[in-house]
Amino acid sequence: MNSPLYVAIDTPDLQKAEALARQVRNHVGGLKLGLEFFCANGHHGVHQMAKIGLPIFLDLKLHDIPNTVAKAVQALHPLEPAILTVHAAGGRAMLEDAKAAAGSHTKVVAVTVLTSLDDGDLLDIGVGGRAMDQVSRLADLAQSAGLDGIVCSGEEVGVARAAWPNGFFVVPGVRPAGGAMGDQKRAVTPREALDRGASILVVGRPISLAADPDLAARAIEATL
Ligand SMILES: O=c1ccn([C@@H]2O[C@H](COP(=O)(O)O)[C@@H](O)[C@H]2O)c(=O)[nH]1
Repeated sequence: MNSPLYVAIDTPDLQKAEALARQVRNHVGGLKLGLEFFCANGHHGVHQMAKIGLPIFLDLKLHDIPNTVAKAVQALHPLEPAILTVHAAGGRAMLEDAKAAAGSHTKVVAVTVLTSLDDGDLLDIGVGGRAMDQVSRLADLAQSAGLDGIVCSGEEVGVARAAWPNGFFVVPGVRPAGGAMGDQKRAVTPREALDRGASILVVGRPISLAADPDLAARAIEATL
């Protein structure tokens, strides 16, 4: 069975990215490439990482008017990502157009509430209520817009999974017990996230900053 553990390769340095991916390749199920990698290395970088042989999760969190997002998704076709993110806050038309523009091999998932935000941060941007309520609202929107799933924290994934049994749930910001939170505010352990209904887990710094990234990935995998 493929591992649900995806490693976040958060570096603009292609050689470092390749080295990290090769170190952990036997203990992760996929490679998540985000904005800092893509802005620095573009399509060439993604093609290079794809040669390692693991599914590519392109975490670009697209968020713009529907026409612009649809054109951006089309421009990504040659990369054939297994998973691509857009922001649910872009609205129904943007979500529908993003899904329609994606190739059939690509799961389009909507970021609901970033795991670096808590209820107070949401209030600052004009969203009253709890992160849980906002995730549920945006998960409903993503489902009805025809997306494949959502990105949310491990705190909400159980409720979201119950409302969308066939959805694909990406849970980032997970931390091994006692692990440093960094900028993450809504984190659970990898095991808890899976038990609550995560489809895949995204782990970055607990692996990439470890003295031995492969050992760190193996230790997390052993808890799953
Ligand atoms: O809500 C979100 C959406 C995406 N991410 C991304 O996941 C990784 C997490 O990295 P860590 O080092 O394990 O904190 C990172 O690439 C984020 O861009 C997220 O954290 N939260």
